[in-house]
Amino acid sequence: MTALRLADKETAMNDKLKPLREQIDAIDAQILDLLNRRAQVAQEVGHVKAETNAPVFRPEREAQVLRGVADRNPGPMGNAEMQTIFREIMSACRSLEKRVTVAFLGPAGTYSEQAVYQQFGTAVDVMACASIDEVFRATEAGTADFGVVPVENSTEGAIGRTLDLLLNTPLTISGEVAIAVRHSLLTGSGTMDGVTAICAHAQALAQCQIWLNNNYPEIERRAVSSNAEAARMARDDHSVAAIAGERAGVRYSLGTVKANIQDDPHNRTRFAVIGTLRTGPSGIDRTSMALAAPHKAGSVYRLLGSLAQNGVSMTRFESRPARNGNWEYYFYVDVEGHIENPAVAKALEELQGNAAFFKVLGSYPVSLT
Ligand SMILES: O=C(O)C(=O)C[C@]1(C(=O)O)C=C[C@@H](O)C=C1
Repeated sequence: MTALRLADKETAMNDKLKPLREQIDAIDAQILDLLNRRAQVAQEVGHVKAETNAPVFRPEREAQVLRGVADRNPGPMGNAEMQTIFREIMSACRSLEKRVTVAFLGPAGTYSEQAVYQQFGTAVDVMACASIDEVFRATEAGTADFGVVPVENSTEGAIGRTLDLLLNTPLTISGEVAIAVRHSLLTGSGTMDGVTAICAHAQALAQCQIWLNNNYPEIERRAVSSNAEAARMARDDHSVAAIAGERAGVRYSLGTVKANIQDDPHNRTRFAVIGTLRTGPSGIDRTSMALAAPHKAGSVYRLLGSLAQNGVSMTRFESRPARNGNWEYYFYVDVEGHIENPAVAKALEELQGNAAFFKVLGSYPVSLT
């Protein structure tokens, strides 16, 4: 009797589902058709660009498309989900024009890899490099079209090696991408049974310090070369737990003991996309520069005065020792606006006149996230 009633209920449900699924099938057919029409137009764009050898990847255009999607989105689908879908659509269309190769700080499964996909979508060829230096080298040599390198973390501060290398590279910053850093405690079994060491990159251990002190104060913490390496170790050795992103957990088939264990819930890392491409204005842009002040009283004040006088807002100011033993510093400054914006151009020209060293690192669209 009960079984019968259940079967009746299922039939009734299927009767209701059938027309709805037919609607979905019809919409999918339209989406399929529209996507291929879009792809054909992108192919035409590719041919036009090929005539003049113009760059295929246009971060300013992609940023405008994605911002437009969020602006026009009536819902119920959320803006972030809609942007993820459109990023993939553009990635697939772009790969019909030309597939780009992107170098990043490996191994696979790191936040750097996540940043690559967040910026370029998944229709790209990725090249995992062993160090930040190697990402620069591969991009400078043209082995990769672009490189993605970490610039700063919201809790741990600047990534010094990236700042040092930006100073001398012929490459520019063509784009930026910010990602939320969410650390999970991962093991082969999904439990802490038999675990004698918690492994992660030193920065991740630092970012989860309070949580670890509160929950596993007695377990040894061991710094390793990357979180992805820790995840690989946890897969091969069940006495090891790893702190890494969920992406690494999936890659190495690990179970989650606890997700989101970072002490700062707003922990974010900003990455720079480096390449030879000078990105055009997108409407909401940032310009990064490196400079040194002459050894004179008030020189930093004068330098920054050029920004204020031209109404240009500074969003970041970072100093780094020049490493010549003279207590001299390089300053890394980010301002709102593109270098083609007249106020920004004027401010930078004045600034350059007052600086002992000056280099524009790049103008690029502000990260969507
Ligand atoms: O508008 C272009 O230049 C295109 O190549 C098209 C397109 C897109 O699919 O919308 C693809 C790649 C570019 O990075 C930007 C946008």
